[in-house]
Amino acid sequence: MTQVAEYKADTDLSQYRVKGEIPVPTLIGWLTLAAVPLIVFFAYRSSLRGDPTAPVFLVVFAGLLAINGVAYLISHNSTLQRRGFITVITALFTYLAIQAVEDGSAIIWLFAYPPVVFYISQSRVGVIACSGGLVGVAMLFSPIGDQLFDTPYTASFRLTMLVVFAFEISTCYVLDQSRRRSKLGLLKLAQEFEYAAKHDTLTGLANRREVLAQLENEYQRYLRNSRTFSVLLMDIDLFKSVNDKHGHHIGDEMIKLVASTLREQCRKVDTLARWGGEEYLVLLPETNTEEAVKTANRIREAVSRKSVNADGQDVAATISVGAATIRNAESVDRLLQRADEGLYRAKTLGRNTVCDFEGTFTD
Ligand SMILES: Nc1nc2c(ncn2[C@@H]2O[C@H](COP(=O)(O)OP(=O)(O)OP(=O)(O)O)[C@@H](O)[C@H]2O)c(=O)[nH]1
Repeated sequence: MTQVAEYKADTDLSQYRVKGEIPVPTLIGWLTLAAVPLIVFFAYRSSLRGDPTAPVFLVVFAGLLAINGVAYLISHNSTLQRRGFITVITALFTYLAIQAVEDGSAIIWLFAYPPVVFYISQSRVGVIACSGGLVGVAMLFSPIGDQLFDTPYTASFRLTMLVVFAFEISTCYVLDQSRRRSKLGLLKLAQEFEYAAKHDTLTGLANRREVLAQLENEYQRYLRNSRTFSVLLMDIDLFKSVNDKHGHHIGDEMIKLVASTLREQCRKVDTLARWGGEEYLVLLPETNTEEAVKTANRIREAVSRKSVNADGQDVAATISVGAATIRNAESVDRLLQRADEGLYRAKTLGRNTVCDFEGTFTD
């Protein structure tokens, strides 16, 4: 029976892709490719100015980013790639701010931090990293920062930088939340479409297309490993008269009743499907004829013990079942044909019966 994955608001959405979205590892790859030569360029500029330490630090940062990129290409570990990238750029931006690289103008690169961090990590990580960045900049601009570091930032620059940085972080947070909510909505919609494409609306059982796909999978396994499987084709007896006497609403209730009985009586590995109007197909993997007939009779008996209430009157339900087990090199079509012949036989033998196309198996 198909399980539907649940997307929750706090799920790490980066593991699910929506068409058109840039995958996080790809984005980090491109950012790394752009950042490495840029950092080397600024290292070169610093060396021209005779700065003794900045070129070394910048080349080390470029090297770490490159190593992180190569490590991902080898390991394909995207979590490690993301964490490595965030760690290196956080250290790099901290260095640019406190060392006032490029006469202090390099601190402007901090504005690249919030959109990147919010995009590539979970919302919570984005909030923590960006708030940390804001507090860090505030500390740097405070009298404590002035005691620790020799920076050229003017008072008005400090004020503007702090306000604009806080504004940018808030904007990135709001846009990121909106992006995550839309993505969640799209994923849920895709999930609903997928469910609707594979299930019958009235009963929630698999539909004909889905069970045919499962049958094909099971058939391929049979061809590869000789894993026997069986099918049960079932039909509610004299269903037309239920509709005629009690109305379609009661007929629908009976269709649902048989579906819920199938759920009660079958294993999780079985595929339960609504094959047509009041017909069902059950696919039983790794099941021989004897076990299939046993299951069919168990279902048949369980259904016969149930009834639908129509204006105070109990309307009993019975089903007829045709059973067939895959054999030799027969096709899926032939298997279904044999199950159908069994069902026809069960109907002609008086209904509420299990048959294959050769014999009757009522207990
Ligand atoms: N209520 C309801 N009726 C349906 C649905 N799908 C098909 N039917 C009805 O199911 C009936 C099937 O009747 P028949 O094929 O003649 O078979 P039967 O009366 O069950 O007779 P036997 O199969 O010979 O026992 C038809 O009257 C269809 O209109 C449905 O979704 N809901």
